[in-house]
Amino acid sequence: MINPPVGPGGVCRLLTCLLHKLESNMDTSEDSTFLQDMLMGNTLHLLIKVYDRLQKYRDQQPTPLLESTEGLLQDLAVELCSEVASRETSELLDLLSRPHVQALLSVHDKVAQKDYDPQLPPLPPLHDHKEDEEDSFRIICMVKNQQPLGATVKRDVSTGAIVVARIMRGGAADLSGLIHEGDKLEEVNGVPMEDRSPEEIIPILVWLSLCAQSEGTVTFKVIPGSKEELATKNTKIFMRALFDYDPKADPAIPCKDVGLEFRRGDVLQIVSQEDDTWWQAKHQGEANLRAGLIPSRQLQERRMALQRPEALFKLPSVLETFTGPSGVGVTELKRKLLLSDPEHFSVTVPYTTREQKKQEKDGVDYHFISKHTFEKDILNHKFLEYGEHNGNYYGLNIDSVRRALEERKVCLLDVEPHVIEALNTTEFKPYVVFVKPPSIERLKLSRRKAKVLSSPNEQKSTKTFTENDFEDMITSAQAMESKYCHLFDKVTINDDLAVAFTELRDQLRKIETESHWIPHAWAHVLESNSC
Ligand SMILES: Nc1ncnc2c1ncn2[C@@H]1O[C@H](COP(=O)(O)OP(=O)(O)OP(=O)(O)O)[C@@H](O)[C@H]1O
Repeated sequence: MINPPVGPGGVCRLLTCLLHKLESNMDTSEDSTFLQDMLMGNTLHLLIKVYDRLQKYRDQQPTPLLESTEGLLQDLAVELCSEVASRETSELLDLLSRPHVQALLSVHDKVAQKDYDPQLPPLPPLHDHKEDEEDSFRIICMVKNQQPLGATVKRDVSTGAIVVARIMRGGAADLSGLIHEGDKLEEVNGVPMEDRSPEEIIPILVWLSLCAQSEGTVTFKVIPGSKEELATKNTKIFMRALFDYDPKADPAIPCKDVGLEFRRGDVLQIVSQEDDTWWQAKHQGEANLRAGLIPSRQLQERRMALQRPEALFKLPSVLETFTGPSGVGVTELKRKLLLSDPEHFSVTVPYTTREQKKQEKDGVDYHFISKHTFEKDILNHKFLEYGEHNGNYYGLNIDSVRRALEERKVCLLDVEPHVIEALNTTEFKPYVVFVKPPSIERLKLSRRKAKVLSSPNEQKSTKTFTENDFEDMITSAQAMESKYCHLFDKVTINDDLAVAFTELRDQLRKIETESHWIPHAWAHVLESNSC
């Protein structure tokens, strides 16, 4: 038996004491972790703090000067509006209308009126139903708490009834445990749902989700559905978004208010894949328990497939001659990184069949190999990239990537996007940075003095960038991004060189020191390597 500690902070101490006493009776460490998480959670402790504070004032019995601030606010607003408009009055009016101030005043009123418990309306009369039918329906009264209800409804085509189509995980309806998918909605706040025409369903849907955002209660009369209730699984599937999604701009989503907005690169926890078309997800690490609707993988793939002809139509020549935004500054950024820490970074040594010059060292400037060996390696798919210049081959051999990695340094590789696919394996686990040009105006400014090769065949002659070069660079970057963006871990805009370099260096440091998201398949290899 635990005697409840009294005085300020009593509940907190009671919880710690409880946890301590229960620990000895716990069978598994899982139980212990669960209790620990629950009792030591931030939300619970904040609530307890509020409770303690309220207890303190209850003991002191202070009398509120005002029980309701509503009237005071209205009088003040009228008075301020009648004043000659000044910066201060409009600022004060703006402050008073802000949601946080409104919420604070609402809490003041609740405390002043000691209005802590929700007032539930009386249950509706049951006169429409016969005795033996009484068990077949359920009256559910929910107190609204500024949260959307977290449910979508649809019209059953065969019966015409309005049924609950989907319950959002962690939403008000889900947490109540009282409303389930498949339940037939007979009435909402006394308004019968029966015999509604399809045109009337949409406003009901909107009303259902909106009404739960105001305060008060909402009463549902439901006939439990025959569909078996699926156990709410707290699945731990994480996915990184490869596209931006705005539910408000999606005409197909069943209810825009329950959609989850996300940006490319966000990590989402998928909490339900039960529906083929609409999954439920949350942003990773988000404290909010409520999930939102996102298009399922199948739906998104179907959408992408439908979009593809349009993309091909827009960029036909670019897709054929895909070479990358030449001149964007990849070599320059790579050079700066290497110089910043040569002990930490390394680059690969290219292979060639040309003659070795006097001052050159084999394995340092190039790997000099015979034409026969080079061609044999081409056939053995050893070259990630290769080309011919003045009758000699030059190329990036996969063995030179392996050698660079054996040095236990971070290998900086500059490749065409299609090569990333070949490198995207558990062996190499690349971190892919896409260097993107800024706007044409910024290019004109920042590259005023920059020099590029006049043509790939004239190694020595250089020229300044032309407007056409900038346009090609931007078009090419757009084509690369639309085709390969799913392979990029980071997109760096190379506007100011020093800024781009610092951003990149900091990001590379971060991925080496902090944990970050990697494809599922790589995780297995890392786990088995660390066993
Ligand atoms: N942010 C920048 N501001 C000004 N000049 C830049 C910037 N980034 C790169 N440059 C200059 O632009 C020129 C081209 O850069 P760089 O050779 O690095 O491009 P690249 O992407 O490697 O091109 P390629 O793939 O054709 O070799 C160089 O003269 C470089 O110094």
